[in-house]
Amino acid sequence: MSLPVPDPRDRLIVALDLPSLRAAEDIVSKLGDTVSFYKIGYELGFAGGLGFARELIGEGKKVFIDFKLHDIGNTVAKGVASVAHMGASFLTVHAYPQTMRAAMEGKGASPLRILAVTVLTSYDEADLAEAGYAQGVDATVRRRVEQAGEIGIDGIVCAPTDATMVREVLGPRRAIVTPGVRPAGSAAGDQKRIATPAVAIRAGADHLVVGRPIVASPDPAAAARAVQAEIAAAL
Ligand SMILES: O=c1ccn([C@@H]2O[C@H](COP(=O)(O)O)[C@@H](O)[C@H]2O)c(=O)[nH]1
Repeated sequence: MSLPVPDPRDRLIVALDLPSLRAAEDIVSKLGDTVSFYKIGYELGFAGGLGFARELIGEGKKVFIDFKLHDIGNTVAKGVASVAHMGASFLTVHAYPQTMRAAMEGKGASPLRILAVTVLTSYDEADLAEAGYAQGVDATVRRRVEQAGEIGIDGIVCAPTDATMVREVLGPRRAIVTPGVRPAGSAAGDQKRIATPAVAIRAGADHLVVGRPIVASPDPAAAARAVQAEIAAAL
């Protein structure tokens, strides 16, 4: 059985990495019906963004809570249960076996999908070595995806440059979500393992997370439509 094909508009997830509710409301209003799926991470989340997430869900938008949970199992399971009650669609945890098991237990029968973050897209080989990992990026991602698959995780967050390998290891039934997406000509910023929207989709990504190239654009709706058009052409 394969993963249900996402609605084309749901393939683009806009990262609301913004400092205030006012800034987030402004971008969401500029994006209007163009964007159906938003990601809320540390910056907005710690500036009142969880209430805003509930509002977005109430207005029919999908919400991805990107807090990359990692703690003792009991704390992870109870935190995940709270996010499940909010009605969020996706939640990230780090891809450590104990954490992934606790998250899958905590979501219970809710439709919340737990995504395991493999190796952050801002990390290259040197960053991983500096953090004390003996294996390189490819081997670490592969091992984490194998373990996530054994645990029955709902999906994986990985770099678009890892997506082909992740799809091979994970099979067709679980979601692949890729940040580190950069339309041609846009600044990489702190991202190190990046690809264009077309490359990410052709590599097997189901959803692309795009933040700064859209929210820092002078015309966020036009930037979002351009990414959506590139996704549609690559499918
Ligand atoms: O490996 C990861 C996991 C999460 N992210 C998040 O995605 C967005 C990317 O934003 P850009 O502005 O498009 O770079 C951001 O919220 C990260 O926290 C990631 O980049 N890499």
